[in-house]
Amino acid sequence: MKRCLVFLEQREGVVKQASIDTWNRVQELATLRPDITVSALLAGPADLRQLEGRMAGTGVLYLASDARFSRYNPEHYQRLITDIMKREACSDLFFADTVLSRDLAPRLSVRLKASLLSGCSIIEDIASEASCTRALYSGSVIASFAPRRPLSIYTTSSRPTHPIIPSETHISLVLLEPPGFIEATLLPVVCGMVMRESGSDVTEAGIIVAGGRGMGSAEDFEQLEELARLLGGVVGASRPVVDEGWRPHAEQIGQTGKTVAPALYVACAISGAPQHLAGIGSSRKVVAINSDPHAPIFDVADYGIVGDVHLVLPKLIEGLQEFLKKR
Ligand SMILES: Cc1cc2nc3c(=O)[nH]c(=O)nc-3n(C[C@H](O)[C@H](O)[C@H](O)COP(=O)(O)OP(=O)(O)OC[C@H]3O[C@@H](n4cnc5c(N)ncnc54)[C@H](O)[C@@H]3O)c2cc1C
Repeated sequence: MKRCLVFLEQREGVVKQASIDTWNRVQELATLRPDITVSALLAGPADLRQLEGRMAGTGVLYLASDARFSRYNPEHYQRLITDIMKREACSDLFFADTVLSRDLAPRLSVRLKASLLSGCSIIEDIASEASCTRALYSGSVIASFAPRRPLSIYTTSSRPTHPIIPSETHISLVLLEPPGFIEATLLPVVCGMVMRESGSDVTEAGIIVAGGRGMGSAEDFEQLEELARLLGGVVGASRPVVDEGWRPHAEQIGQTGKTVAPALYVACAISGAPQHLAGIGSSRKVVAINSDPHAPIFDVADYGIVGDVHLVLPKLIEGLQEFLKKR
């Protein structure tokens, strides 16, 4: 029997979509292997109604609702997760690939003496060799990894491939007592957080409309904002756009920006340099608009429009507005 634990990350009580995607992906894999059970752990107070209809499958949700877990504290989170891993004899621990998990997962791998498979774009299987894949060298190499130790920790942007059927969901809730170790710790704790105005959260978005240097100016991004609004998505950017100061760094996608995994990625006037592609490899569908028919972005696009963004975007927006009016 293989027991998996998925860590559900929350901020201000809102559970990250990337964590829910991770749970749903692990559930999908578990349907292929009856010897796998899946549990989830949510640390901090959160309204569980937000999870209804979004989490698939069968399992146990452990809720550590103590308000002191509402903010990330590496020591507290490590001890909480370690306790549950031991109590439930879990062999595999899953995180969404986020800023928090990039800090927490390596710490846990040392504490638990576990294999760490970080930044997995796809999890193929959790009970075989070559269990996950990851893009290396800005996406020029796709490497397969397999854990070597009895305990494994994955950070992943892997998403489920099938829609959720809420009627097939059976998740029982276990409320955890406030742990004693919080009082006992002498380590520093986070007393407050200052949130900066930093643009949209591209890592959480299901639809991203991204613009590159070919957009021409900061003002030209208004069209992308409108397209993103109509599609229910957010705006992203390539690095030169951020370097020019047209968009905030939080929106930068790629090797030195964010790694995204939307259902739809619309790349407008982006050439498709390897450093940009490194961040969009997990997108389900890529649409590219570029005036250069030989732009490398077309090599990874599912749909391509060869043309000037300043002519194509207004037509796209107009068509979408008409379509939405008729619905
Ligand atoms: C270490 C390192 C890390 C990096 N990290 C990142 C990163 O995280 N993210 C990132 O994006 N880049 C990154 N880069 C930069 C990367 O190499 C590219 O320079 C960058 O991605 C190019 O951005 P772009 O496609 O917007 O611009 P360009 O390469 O200038 O491409 C502009 C595109 O727009 C098209 N175009 C121009 N005008 C129009 C128009 N009117 N209509 C339609 N199409 C038009 C052109 O045909 C062209 O394809 C990194 C580079 C290095 C060395």
